[in-house]
Amino acid sequence: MAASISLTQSFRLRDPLVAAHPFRLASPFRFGRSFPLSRNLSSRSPSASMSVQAPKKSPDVEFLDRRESGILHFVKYQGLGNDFILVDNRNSSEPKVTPEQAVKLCDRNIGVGADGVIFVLPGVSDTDYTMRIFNSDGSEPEMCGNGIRCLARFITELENLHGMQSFRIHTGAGLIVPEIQSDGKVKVDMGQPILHAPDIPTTIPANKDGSVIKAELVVDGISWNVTCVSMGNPHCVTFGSKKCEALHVDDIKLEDIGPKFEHHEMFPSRTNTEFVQVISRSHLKMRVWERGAGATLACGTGACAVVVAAVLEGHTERHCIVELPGGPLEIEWREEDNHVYMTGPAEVVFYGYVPL
Ligand SMILES: N[C@H](CCC[C@H](N)C(=O)O)C(=O)O
Repeated sequence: MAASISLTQSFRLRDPLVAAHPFRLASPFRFGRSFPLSRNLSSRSPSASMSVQAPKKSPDVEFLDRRESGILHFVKYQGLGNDFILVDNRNSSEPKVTPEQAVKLCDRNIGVGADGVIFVLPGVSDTDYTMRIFNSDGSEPEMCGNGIRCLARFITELENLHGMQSFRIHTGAGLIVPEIQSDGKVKVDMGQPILHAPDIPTTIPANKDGSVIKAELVVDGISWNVTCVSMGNPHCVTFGSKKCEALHVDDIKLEDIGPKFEHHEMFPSRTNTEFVQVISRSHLKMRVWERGAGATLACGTGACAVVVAAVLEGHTERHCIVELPGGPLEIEWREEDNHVYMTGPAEVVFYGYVPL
């Protein structure tokens, strides 16, 4: 005879426990509560009796107040698929989230899911704001190109600003100035590239002027040609190996080769690595394995480093379109001021709150 249990108690759909912890699975069964059970049991084994107790009543605190303490409000943004959790941290110079919490928040199964967490903090000296970022592995990089475009758009929301705006942002890479364009894209003065090997940093043997341009780097037994550039954060750019001078980036197995570059002994602070294919003298195609984040759909500082490396190796002019899996970035390494300019989108994905 089939065992059947029917419960006579209807359940609240919105359980405060679930609302405060949206990642906790909603279960219709509130164990710990006693219910009259009408059951028509014939079981092939002694029937299991289900005893449920009433849930502990939470203290008489306003539901919203209970929710607010320990809850992080955020806005999810993305720039060409490089996605970030943005946090309004204007009221404190200490990030609201620890690196360990950032790892959980960035997890795409048990968290919000992102390549990093970005904070808008108060400015210092003559800057409007400060940007700090934790990668999805919890490490803190100096700078993030796609991230600062998202940060600029986030600031316009926070401050209810409209139309063209520019901000002076203090970052680990120094002063960075993003400018909201009339079409909504963001143009960023990314500052000057750093080519001096010890400042990248890399221990790859350098040229007389201290730069590392089309130098040999052996990774996993293969001899690669690499050019190293810092945009505040380290980048190792390769257009090919001794065996294959011209890469077809769609053939690169990033998960295999990426970590071997990232953790190579010649990069004391690890490195971001860009694999580049030259399409024309103004069009590059790129794949990236990011330090502390792995394969991403786009890397803004990486695209800047790639154009600098391409000019230094003689592949392109100074103004290029860099094609990434997430879409194109416009990059110019301007001769007049030696600054690199990056232009691209930044979009809101959703608004949310999450228990910390
Ligand atoms: N993972 C990078 C930081 C983020 C860079 C990238 N997302 C960008 O858009 O520049 C690093 O550790 O240097």
